[in-house]
Amino acid sequence: MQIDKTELYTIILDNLPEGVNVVNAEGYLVYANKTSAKYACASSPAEMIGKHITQYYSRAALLEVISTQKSMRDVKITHANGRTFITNAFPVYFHETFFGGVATFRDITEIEELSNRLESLEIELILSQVSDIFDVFIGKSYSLRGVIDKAQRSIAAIGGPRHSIILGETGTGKTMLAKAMYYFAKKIKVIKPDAPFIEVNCAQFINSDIAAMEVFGTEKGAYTGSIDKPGLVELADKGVLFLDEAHTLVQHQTMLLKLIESGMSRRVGGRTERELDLIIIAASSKDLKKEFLPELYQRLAQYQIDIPPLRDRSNEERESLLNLFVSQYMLRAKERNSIELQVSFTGQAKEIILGAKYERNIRQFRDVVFASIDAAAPLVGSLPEDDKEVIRVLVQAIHIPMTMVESNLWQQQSTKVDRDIDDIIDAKIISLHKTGLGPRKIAAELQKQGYHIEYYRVAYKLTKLKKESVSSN
Ligand SMILES: Nc1ncnc2c1ncn2[C@@H]1O[C@H](COP(=O)(O)OP(=O)(O)OP(=O)(O)O)[C@@H](O)[C@H]1O
Repeated sequence: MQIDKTELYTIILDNLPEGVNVVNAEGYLVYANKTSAKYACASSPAEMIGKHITQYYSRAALLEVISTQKSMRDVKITHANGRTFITNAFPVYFHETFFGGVATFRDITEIEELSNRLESLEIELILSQVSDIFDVFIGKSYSLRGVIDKAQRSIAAIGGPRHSIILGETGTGKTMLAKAMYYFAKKIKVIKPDAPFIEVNCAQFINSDIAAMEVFGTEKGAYTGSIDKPGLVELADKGVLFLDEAHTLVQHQTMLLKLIESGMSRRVGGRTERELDLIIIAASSKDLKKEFLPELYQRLAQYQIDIPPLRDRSNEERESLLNLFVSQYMLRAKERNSIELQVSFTGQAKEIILGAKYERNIRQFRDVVFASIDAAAPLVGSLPEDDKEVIRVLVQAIHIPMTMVESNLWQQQSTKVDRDIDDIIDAKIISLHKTGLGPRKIAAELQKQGYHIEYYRVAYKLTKLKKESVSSN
């Protein structure tokens, strides 16, 4: 049988559990497999070909790859649609000429969800063990002073506890704060010791009708096959309802408003109303003033608590966070493997970790600290079993996973010479373009001057430079 190799490769690539994308040097898709189309909610790979990668993957690693021509390994990226992928991306050379990039990626949104749940349980464990609940917050007396003051006031108000909004970027500590408010409410006896804390990630529901049924419950006969089912609001009665990613509630804000205004709730399809007494804490990474109905926002805004991102916190606070996560790591090593670790950092490693940008804030900072110690520490099986010695671990710059600290660090790492040459080429491209030359002619002209740069890289640079000049105007 004659085998058509192209067809065979297409079948193989389409059946991979990972998504695969290939782009040219300008970021336009020249190939996408079926998994990628499924992840991107495209009707088929064919629909995607010829379109710019950002149309489907807002923060594609390939953009970085075609700009730096460097590989990226195991980068965690969350796109605008909220899905998170682990991505590997590499530059592609065709007949020794830079062509573009290829990326393979796997959807880890559900795994992330699970690990967030675990993290949530860990926070609970810590909070349930301390006597002064807010002491566990690094920054309690500095960047979070106002935050903690407002959180306490909302719970301890003389007229009774208030509902509130917590706003902040991902990983800034919204869940931790909501849980602390719940433990605080128990401590000052605003709620009973066995009061519930019900956490709902409003973004997890496939559509808003399902969200409404889960949050407000259903009554038998509401629709074919419906049953009597209490909503999460009922389960949170006499306790705290934590609505995470509350901006995704969209269509059911009136039901929430009614509950907040009158303390009454009605199940979907129900006729009777139930009186509920609960504290609602709505959290979001979006500005709820723009997302919520004005009446709903007004009701909650009296206690709007804004948590600052990590980049707005001082170096001292970052250092305290670093110490906290190092002690957590050492404690785990002791509890799990009975290993006594002593972790320290070289000056350079510390400088890089403290100075990097963390889009996912404290969570990412913690992950980077843990991964760096992982890379510097010996593996469990490599130590003699009866070793009772303290193991000293020195974290150096080489142990820091550069792909986890986002692109800013690679840029810092690229040599000054590289950057100077890039600047010279950019300037030359602009001046040649001003004389009316297109990408091919510019590339030929640069070749004559001793700078080898492919025409599609010139085209990409021109688009990038144009974009930069538009955004700076
Ligand atoms: N001030 C702080 N001090 C110590 N640890 C903190 C602080 N703020 C956050 N953390 C830790 O950072 C991690 C992320 O916090 P948390 O889950 O509360 O963030 P979040 O804003 O709810 O994130 P998301 O929006 O993604 O749900 C947790 O492990 C938490 O314990």
